[in-house]
Amino acid sequence: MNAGDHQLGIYLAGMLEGRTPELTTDLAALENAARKVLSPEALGYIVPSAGSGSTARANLEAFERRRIVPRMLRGVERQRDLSCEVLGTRMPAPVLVAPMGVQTLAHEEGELATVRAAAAVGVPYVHSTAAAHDFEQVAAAGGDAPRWYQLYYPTDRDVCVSFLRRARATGHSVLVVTLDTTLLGWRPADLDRGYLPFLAGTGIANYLSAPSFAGVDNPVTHWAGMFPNPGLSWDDLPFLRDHWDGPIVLKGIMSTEDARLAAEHGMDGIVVSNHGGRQVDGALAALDALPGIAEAVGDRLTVLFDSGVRTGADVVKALALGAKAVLVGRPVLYGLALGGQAGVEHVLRCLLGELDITLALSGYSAPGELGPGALAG
Ligand SMILES: Cc1cc2nc3c(=O)[nH]c(=O)nc-3n(C[C@H](O)[C@H](O)[C@H](O)COP(=O)(O)O)c2cc1C
Ligand SMILES: O=C(O)C(=O)c1ccccc1
Repeated sequence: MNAGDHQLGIYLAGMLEGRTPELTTDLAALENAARKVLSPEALGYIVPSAGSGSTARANLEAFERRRIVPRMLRGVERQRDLSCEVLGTRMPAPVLVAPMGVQTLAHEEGELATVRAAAAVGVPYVHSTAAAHDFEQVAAAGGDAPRWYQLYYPTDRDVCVSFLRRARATGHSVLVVTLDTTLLGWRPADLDRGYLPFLAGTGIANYLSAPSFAGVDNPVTHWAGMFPNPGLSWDDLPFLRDHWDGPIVLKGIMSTEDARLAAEHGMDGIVVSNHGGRQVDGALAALDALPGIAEAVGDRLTVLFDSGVRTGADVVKALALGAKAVLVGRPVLYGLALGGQAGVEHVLRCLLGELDITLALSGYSAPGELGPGALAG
């Protein structure tokens, strides 16, 4: 997308044409609209968080608490360029689609609709190990647009290597290793309903075509033997280096100590994230962890961020606190539920448009100009 595409007027005219009223441009309000169309199981899996939801609320509250200080008369460019390069990937703005599994819960086309929408806007798509469509299907739908791959490090090393090989062969350029979900968090909405998508066979598409799954009687039981991996340690990272020749990013870093360890282990990047509050209820807000981590390691590796990004202003705040780019999670699934591919495109275009306008009105021509001084306090 060119910056000119989201110049007010021109941009809004394009966006409003044919748009269903549920697809509001108030991105923070999308959740309520999506709640009305999601099935009870999908709603229970996607929207709530771990435990009492206190970390998920803290994520949003941390964004609410930080305030932008708009600056005037700074000669902001009329045609702004938000594009950037992150770990060798060009993107129209510092925004990626977060890895999310089981997207067919939100819409029958699931990941295929999302990757097509991401490709249409040019926003990188991160393919989840727990996707309902496999590497090959997602790559065929996404074409040449940028894609990264998110690994759930399985207990079975042959399966791990087969994932890395297929990810490379299907054009994924960066490996994102998720560390905070070696077990699923305590999620009352799912527990009370007795529902998990995997037990119904959804979200194991990548596994089904892996070698050790050939001929097994019960793939779900086989999956259950290799997904939980709480024994994972820093010593397991060199194995990934041996089998992946591109950048490696660790997702789920929440402490400066772990951020330093990531740098010492030669990682290329981290995602400061608490998994949208879906794992450790009671964990600190991801945005509150960000500035200390960026300060400690920002010059040694690429610091990315997710958890609680809902609006363009939120993107500004995360960038100001040291993130090079942000990943957006649930809002993408809300767009998917409300309008399939068009719904996801809507969400991404709105997010980029609102980011652009918020930046400009705050006195900045490009995301790289932001720093802690852009925020109050
Ligand atoms: C339904 C759903 C499925 C998810 N699946 C994965 C996954 O497979 N791998 C992963 O690393 N993170 C997964 N996540 C976490 C996201 O990547 C991201 O960290 C989180 O959604 C960010 O918070 P937000 O939803 O507040 O934007 C999932 C999140 C949701 C809502
Ligand atoms: O639900 C999640 O947050 C998640 O990360 C996940 C884990 C395993 C399979 C699918 C999604």
